[in-house]
Amino acid sequence: MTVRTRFAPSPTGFLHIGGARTALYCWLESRRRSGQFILRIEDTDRERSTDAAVQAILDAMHWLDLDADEGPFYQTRRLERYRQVAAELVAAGNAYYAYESKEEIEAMREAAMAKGEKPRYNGHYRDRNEPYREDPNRVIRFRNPTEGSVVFDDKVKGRIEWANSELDDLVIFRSDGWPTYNFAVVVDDIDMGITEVIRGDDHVNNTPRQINIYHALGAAVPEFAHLPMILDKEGKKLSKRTNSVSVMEYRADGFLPHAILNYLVRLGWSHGDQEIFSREEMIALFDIADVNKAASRFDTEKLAWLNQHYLKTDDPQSLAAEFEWHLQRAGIDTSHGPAPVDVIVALRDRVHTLKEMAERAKIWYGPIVEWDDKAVAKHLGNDSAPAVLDAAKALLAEVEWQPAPIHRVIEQVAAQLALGMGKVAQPLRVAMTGTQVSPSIEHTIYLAGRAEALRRLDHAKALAQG
Ligand SMILES: Nc1ncnc2c1ncn2[C@@H]1O[C@H](COP(=O)(O)OP(=O)(O)OP(=O)(O)O)[C@@H](O)[C@H]1O
Repeated sequence: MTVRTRFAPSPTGFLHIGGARTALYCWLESRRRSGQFILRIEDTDRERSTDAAVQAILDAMHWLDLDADEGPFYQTRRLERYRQVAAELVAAGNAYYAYESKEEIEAMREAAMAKGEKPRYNGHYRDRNEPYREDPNRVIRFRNPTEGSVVFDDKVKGRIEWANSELDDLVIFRSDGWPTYNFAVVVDDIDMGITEVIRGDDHVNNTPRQINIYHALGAAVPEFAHLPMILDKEGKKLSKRTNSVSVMEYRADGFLPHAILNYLVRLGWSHGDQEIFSREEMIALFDIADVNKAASRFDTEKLAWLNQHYLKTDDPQSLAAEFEWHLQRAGIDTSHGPAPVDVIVALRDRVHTLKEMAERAKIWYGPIVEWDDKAVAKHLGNDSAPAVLDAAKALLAEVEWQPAPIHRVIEQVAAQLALGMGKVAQPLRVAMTGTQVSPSIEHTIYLAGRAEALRRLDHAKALAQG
């Protein structure tokens, strides 16, 4: 049987790290087993769902490259189907119309609480076989079995058993004409042929109710895997409503999508003590059955470490498109100046994020706007600086414009003037950047381009004599 998993976010906000890990695990499980991955947007909460949130989720999934084989499907477009299945359940005696007002439901809740019991529906309409009628209070309730229990083997949590006596008759269609979460999910998972339901364990209490609906519909029950939650530093569940940031904010902060995926795969799963996983390795090695039972805490330091690892080791060309996105965001016009890939080569050992890289790249795409006065005084205001600038200019005017030959020019200048490398590199660095910190001097010069490098040397000479 082909394995089919689904990720089913509700578009009530952005995709956060917790949701993204669930999406990744669903995706990995389907990929490893040569199955299919389906994306479903659970947008029946009409008050909280927005088109902007749908778009934010799609953008994040696309950026993370968690490609779906089918979907996105939208629950709001399936209303007719839910109505039809609910009608079938009513016709078969597995669901019924109930007409209590809000006040009556509230009174039921209060009465139960007063007796120290769990608030639950008292079953008033369960056996009345009330026909359909126009009524603002009309709901459809599922006729949950009262005897026995629901048992399932969760792939992460192990065996779970719930007594049916604990479950009341849940509303499957609300008075506003929309299906409830637990009902729509089951109809969708059946219609979409989902074989593995992988979701956060915030849903585990829903599963026994859902299994009873599968049985009532005569459908095969899928496998379940409920993933422990990702918590924030204080130990609270990451949630888009309170304490999380969107995956796309990590993008804006300069993180790479595969660094995030690598971080997420390890947050709750391991393979020996391996930390670095390529996409292919993740697919080959991941198994939902090996996911930890305990919740995990989100830790940005480790994410930053992974990000830097990938910045340092990836083919720079493969990072260029993402880096250009950051250059644009930083307001940098790349129509003049170095090829972004060359900037990556020069800076990748020195930064943790692409955002930082874009900030530091500014000096090669426009004039130097800030001069570090102390650096100017120290490195351009000394006796040897004018000669260094002159000698460098003469040789740089002719040299093949590549970092290695430029490096040889600097050595030559040092030899000619009998100066140490520092005495040569520092004035050149200040000339090129206005500061005394920059990547290797040959890259710093190379990235300026010959014409601009020579212009900057002239300008520095004027400052040196100034
Ligand atoms: N902190 C979390 N850790 C792990 N998984 C999570 C976390 N939060 C949500 N999920 C899972 O991500 C999937 C999508 O979640 P969904 O879009 O319904 O919103 P949500 O993030 O749970 O909502 P909210 O943030 O409003 O609590 C679900 O399977 C859910 O269980």
